[in-house]
Amino acid sequence: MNDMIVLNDVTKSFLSDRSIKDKDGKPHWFTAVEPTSLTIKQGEIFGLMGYSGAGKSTLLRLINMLERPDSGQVVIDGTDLTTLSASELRIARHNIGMIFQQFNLMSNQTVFDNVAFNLKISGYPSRDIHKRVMDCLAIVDLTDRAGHYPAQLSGGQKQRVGIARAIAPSPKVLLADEPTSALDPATTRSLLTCLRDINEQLGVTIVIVTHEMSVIRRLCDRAALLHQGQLLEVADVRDGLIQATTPIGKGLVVED
Ligand SMILES: Nc1ncnc2c1ncn2[C@@H]1O[C@H](COP(=O)(O)OP(=O)(O)OP(=O)(O)O)[C@@H](O)[C@H]1O
Repeated sequence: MNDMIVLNDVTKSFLSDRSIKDKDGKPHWFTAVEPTSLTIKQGEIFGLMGYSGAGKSTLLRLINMLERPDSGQVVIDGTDLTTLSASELRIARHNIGMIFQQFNLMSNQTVFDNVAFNLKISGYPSRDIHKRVMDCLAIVDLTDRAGHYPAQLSGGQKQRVGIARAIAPSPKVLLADEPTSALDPATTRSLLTCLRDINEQLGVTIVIVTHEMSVIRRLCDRAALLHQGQLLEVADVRDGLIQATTPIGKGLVVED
C-alpha cells in the first residue's frame, strides 16, 4: 500500500501562560509535540493514544494543518502541505475530512444542510449535491433524518451526521478527535462499526485520537503511543491486543 500520511520530524510548541517566564525572563514556550516522524499507509485505521496532555490532538491537527508545525514536513498523498499557499492548502484540505468529540454541527441547519455545507464550500457541482448528500446519509443509516435538526437527534446520530459531512467530498483521509468520548458503550460500538464499514467500502485512511483502549483494540490496525509530546512507539494491533513493547507503552495499554 502507498504511504498516505508521512510526518517528517514535525514539532509544535505553544506560548505558555504569560506569567511563566524562562530563566532569561523571556516568555516560556511549551513543547506539545517533540520531533515526531510517522508513516501511515493508505487504507489503514491508525490510533493516536496516550495520557491527557500527551499531544494526541495537537498531532492530529498537524495532519490537516489546523496547527501549523514549527518545523518538519506534513506529506499527504505525496503533497507536502507545509509548502502550499493558503489557497492551495484550502483545496488540499478537501482530501482530509474531520470529525469531533462534540460533533460541531450547525444547530440552525437541518441534517441535509449540515452535510451539504461541506460540498458547497468544496465547489461540488450544485446539481449533484442532493444525490451526494442522500448517498452519504444512506452510508451512515440516517436517510430518514435528512429534514431533522441536530437538537432532534441522539448523540450517536449527531456523530453519524458528522461522519456523513466529513466523507461527503470523498476525502482520502478521515481524522477523528475522540469521536466516541461523548457516547455510551452501545452507541460507541455501533459508531466503530460505521467507521470500519466506511474504511472498508470507501478505502478511506482513518486516524483516530482516543484515550479509550477498547476503541484502539476494536478498530485500529496500528497505534502510536504518545507520552509527554514524544512518540514512544508504534504498536501493531493483532487479535484485539495492542502489542506495546516499551515499558511506558505497556503501562498505557493495560490502563483500561
Ligand atoms: N492552543 C494551545 N495553546 C497553548 N497550549 C496548548 C494549545 N493546544 C494544546 N496545548 C497544550 O499542549 C499539550 C498537549 O495538548 P493536546 O490537546 O494535544 O493533548 P492530548 O493528548 O490530546 O490531551 P487530552 O487527552 O487531554 O485532550 C497540553 O499541555 C496542552 O495544554
